[in-house]
Amino acid sequence: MSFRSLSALPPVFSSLVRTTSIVSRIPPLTSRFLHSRKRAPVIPHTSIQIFREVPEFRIWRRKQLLDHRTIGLVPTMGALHEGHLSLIRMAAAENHNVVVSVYVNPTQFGVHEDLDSYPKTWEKDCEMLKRLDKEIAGDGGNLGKVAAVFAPTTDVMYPSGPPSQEVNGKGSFVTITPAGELLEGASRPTFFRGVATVCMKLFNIVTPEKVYFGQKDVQQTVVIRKMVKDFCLGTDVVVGATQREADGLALSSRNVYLGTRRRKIATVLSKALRVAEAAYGRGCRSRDEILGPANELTKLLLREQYQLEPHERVKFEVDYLSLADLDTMEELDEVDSTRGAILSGAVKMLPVESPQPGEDLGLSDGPAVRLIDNIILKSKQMASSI
Ligand SMILES: Nc1ncnc2c1ncn2[C@@H]1O[C@H](COP(=O)(O)OP(=O)(O)OP(=O)(O)O)[C@@H](O)[C@H]1O
Ligand SMILES: CC(C)(CO)[C@@H](O)C(=O)[O-]
Ligand code: BAL
Repeated sequence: MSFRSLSALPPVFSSLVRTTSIVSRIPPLTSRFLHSRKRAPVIPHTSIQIFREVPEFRIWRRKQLLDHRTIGLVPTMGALHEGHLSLIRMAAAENHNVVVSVYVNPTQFGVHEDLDSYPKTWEKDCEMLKRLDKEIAGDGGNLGKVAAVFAPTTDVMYPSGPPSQEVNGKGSFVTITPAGELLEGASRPTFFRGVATVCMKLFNIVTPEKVYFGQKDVQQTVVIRKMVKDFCLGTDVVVGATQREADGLALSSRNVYLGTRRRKIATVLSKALRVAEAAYGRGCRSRDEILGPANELTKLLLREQYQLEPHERVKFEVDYLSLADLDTMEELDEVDSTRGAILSGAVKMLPVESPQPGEDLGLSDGPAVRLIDNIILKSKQMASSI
């Protein structure tokens, strides 16, 4: 694709293309890349192209624009599971081309967090994308397909050099406050700075019409919506429902750290959120009435664990249970039922005591695992529109 083909378009059409806001967001291509004809590698036996560099991706992106093909971006850190696939399905239903980014972003990991051990399952991810693309093609209801994976290196994403993970680190960062300082941001002070920064980069590179995020990371969706609004980014943020295991545990790439013993108790958070939701359903509106039963349940479940022998039990710490505003994530004393609210929580599952010979401790010998989850308390209008 070259500028020649753009100028070869009929005048009305080409001026239409030129005035589209996305065109102005795609930087001009240099002649080196205009003349490059090399096609990106693909996931074997698929047409899903793999891009690792920005210029090659932009050539492909420009062609999609000129062909009037819309792009839906699903940002991920890989280690794909059904939660990711559900977002990709949504994106394929609403866009011609889905781009899945796979990048474990260092700046959202605190210095003592699990950047080095974060699960990396590239081959399996490619296999899952291949199967999903077949499924999408076989389902007549879809507009699009999985067209590309953008899997850059850190040199590509942070061209000025390795980024700082320190709280006071210098660098080109996007910060969204106060939303990014509360709850998850209070426990992980560099987390939302890293997320907003990498998402700003991904949005600038991919220039998607729509971006897809999971409800499981609800505060992330609040931060990203705010970033899109406040930086006047021309993309729509779509949020997909949380996918769960049969017992209610929210799917998460980090669940592989749990191992068998902790996995059984890991439902503590989803159970606590459900009892709080039930209180709201019974007409409770105050913070104490809604969060009280959830706090009681976590205490009861922990007491049960302490009655077991060290080699059987699981210890956990509740970081927070929150009742917060839908747009700002600020804590509420009372839910306005014409608005609804976000119930959310975080629980740290501690490494098991007295591991037994041959016990499945989980990936990397089962470090502490932070679980997060949430439920939206629906407003009367939301409830009646379902
Ligand atoms: N259970 C889920 N249901 C729906 N979306 C999900 C689920 N889990 C993750 N996502 C979404 O997938 C996207 C990519 O998330 P990510 O790659 O970090 O996976 P993750 O499972 O959240 O990993 P982690 O365990 O590191 O939090 C995010 O928008 C996230 O909200
Ligand atoms: C959005 C994201 C891919 C940014 O690295 C990450 O925070 C995630 O996977 O939720
Ligand atoms: N899904 C959120 C990514 C993280 O916890 O780093």
